[in-house]
This record gives sequence, structure tokens and C-alpha cells, in this order.
Amino acid sequence: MATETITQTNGVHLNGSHTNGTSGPPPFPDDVPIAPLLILSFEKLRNNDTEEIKRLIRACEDIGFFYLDLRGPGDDILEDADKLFGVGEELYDLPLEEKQKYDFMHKNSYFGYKGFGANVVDKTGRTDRNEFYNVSKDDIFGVGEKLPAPDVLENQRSLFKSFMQSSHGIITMILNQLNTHLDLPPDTLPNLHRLQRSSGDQVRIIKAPPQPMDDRQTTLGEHTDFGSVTILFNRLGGLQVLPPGKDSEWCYVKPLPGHAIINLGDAMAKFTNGLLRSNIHRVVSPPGKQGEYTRYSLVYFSRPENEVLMKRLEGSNKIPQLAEGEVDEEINAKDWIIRRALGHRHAINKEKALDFESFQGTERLSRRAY
Ligand SMILES: O=C(O)CCC(=O)C(=O)O
Ligand SMILES: [Fe+2]
Repeated sequence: MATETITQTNGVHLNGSHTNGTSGPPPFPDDVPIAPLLILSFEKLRNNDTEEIKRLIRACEDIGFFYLDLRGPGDDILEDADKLFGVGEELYDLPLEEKQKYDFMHKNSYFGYKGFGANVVDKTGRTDRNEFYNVSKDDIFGVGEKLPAPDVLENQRSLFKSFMQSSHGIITMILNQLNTHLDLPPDTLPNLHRLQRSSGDQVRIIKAPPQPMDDRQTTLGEHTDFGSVTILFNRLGGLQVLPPGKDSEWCYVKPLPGHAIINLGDAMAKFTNGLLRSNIHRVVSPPGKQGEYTRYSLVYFSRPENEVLMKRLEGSNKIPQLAEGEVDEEINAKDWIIRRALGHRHAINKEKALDFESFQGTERLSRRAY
């Protein structure tokens, strides 16, 4: 598929709007529980709008998820995202044997392809219902190993580079705002996430086909993200978050055209000893009639540079002390992410893949009741 023709698929404009009432996926239903996430403006945040920054802090402390309205200053990344959804469709149309050539788990790498059902999603041993492909930022920026990739991806390196650069820019802005709020020494957080240094940053493109009506299971098991800040583009529903609180229930995150969904990961919870929240989420079948359609999603995961330790940061009076007798594990971001990302791959872990505790990130912190 040529890049010029990928702006429209199944009657749905890839920015999420419905273009005709007949052939495209139906709108997100209005009778399912929806997470009340704050909608923040990229424009206002970048211009240091005081009220918007307060809302950012509230979102990062309370639930660790928010929408970011990208329209205007983020039009470039919105366009890149549209194109990458098209690239994703081409990628998953490749024959399975071709895609499997790019599964690098046996080399202890989580970059490249993960086949349908390759991860265990719960303690009973059920497996996931999606395929995904991780493209490494270090590879695209020439600061790490160049991995083999299919032509549909090789031919789009400049598109990946542009999308990664914009994503990294948005994340740096968010990290700067959090750095100021936390009273950390200037640039502490951005300096742990430099674009030209080796890290586990990656783009992920996910495909989840429609599931049979009578057998709809979790597509992507519940988890917290492994790194720092995640930027997510959704077209169809299916993402759910478990808000804080003892009796809380899973709520859908409704996709909004022109907006990204942003969430914090384990590193931000570890750096701030739980002051900032890395919230549990999962993906299920898209709700209502959307469940009859293939769900693609696009993600940028930012992670601390490889050698950064996943522990409470020094230098801020706002970050709570560790509890008496508590010590942070001495593990760097690289090993943390490998442990979490490859832990549930049953082909390399056999029965160990069911030992969920040993691959946990900050889920327990996320489950804390207020
Ligand atoms: O597909 C989505 O909406 C979310 C994916 C996700 O949570 C992940 O890949 O970590
Ligand atoms: Fe996630």
C-alpha cells in the first residue's frame, strides 16, 4: 500500500473520525463505564500555563493517565501516527513465516515481532490475543544495534524517526514540568532520558483481530508500563484502566480523535516512591459493535537510559522517603525491562511464565487503596 493511500481504512479516517455511516466501525458505545481522564492541552502545557500544569500534576498523582490534545502544535505527530497505522496494516499482512524471522526473544531482546498468543496473560496460563512489533529508538537513531527488519519497516525509517523525535519531544516537556513540580535539581528527569543515549525506548504497533462472540478474552493482560512515559494512539475502544480505590472497577478509555492517551510507567513510580502513579491497565475486545473490527494501536514507550537505576531519586524534599527498613532493588532500567517484557513469553520460560510475582513492576503500588 502506498503511503498516500493509507489515510483511510474501512471507512474510518485514521484520525478516528467516522467517514460514512455504513462500512466503518461504529462509534464507541455510550453505555459502558468510561474512565474520567483529564484532557490536557499540549499547547497550554508547552506555554507553561499555570492552571494546566496543576491539572497535569493532579493527573500524574491521581491516576497516572490523561488525554493530551495535540491539535495545532502536535499536528505533525498526528499525521505521522495516521501513516504508521497504515504501515501497521501492511506489516501484519505479511506471511507469518516472514514476521517470525524478526522475533528476537531467543537473543534476549524484546525488540521485533511477538506472535499471536506468545505471552501468558494470567495465572491460569491463558495466552494473549494480539500480535505486536517493537521498533527500537536506538536502532532508528543509530545509537544501538541495527536489527534486521522487513522491507515495509525498513522503507519507513524516516517516518519512524520523525514520530520518535516528536514523541520524545512531548515526553521531555512533560518530564520538565514534573521535574519543576518535584523540586528536583534542574533537568534531572530529562537527563535520564536523552534521545541520543541507549535506552529501551520503542514504538510498538499492535494488531488484535476481532474475537468470536462467544469467546472474548483479554487481548493484552493487565500490567503497568515498564518505563517512564507512554504515548498511545487508539482508534477503537478496548483499553481499560483500573482506577485507584479498593472497590474500583475496570473502566474503558474512550479514544478521542486528535488526542493521545498518556500514561506514566514503573520508572516514574519508582523514582518518586509512589508519589506519581503507574496505573494498571489492560486491553479487552472493543466494546459493543466495535468488537467486530480489527483493532490496531500505536504506542511510543519512553524508558530511562539503560544504566539508570530503578530507585527513588535523591535531591527532592517532595519525594517521600522509603519506609523504615525498605530498600530499593539495585536493578537498572535495561534489566528491569527485559525481565518484565520477556517474563511472560512461554516459549523461553516454560512454567516460569506463570510466576507473575517475579515479573511484577509497580502493580502493587498501583493497587494501593486510598
Ligand atoms: O493497545 C492499547 O491500547 C494499549 C497497549 C498497552 O497497554 C501496551 O502495549 O503496553
Ligand atoms: Fe501498557
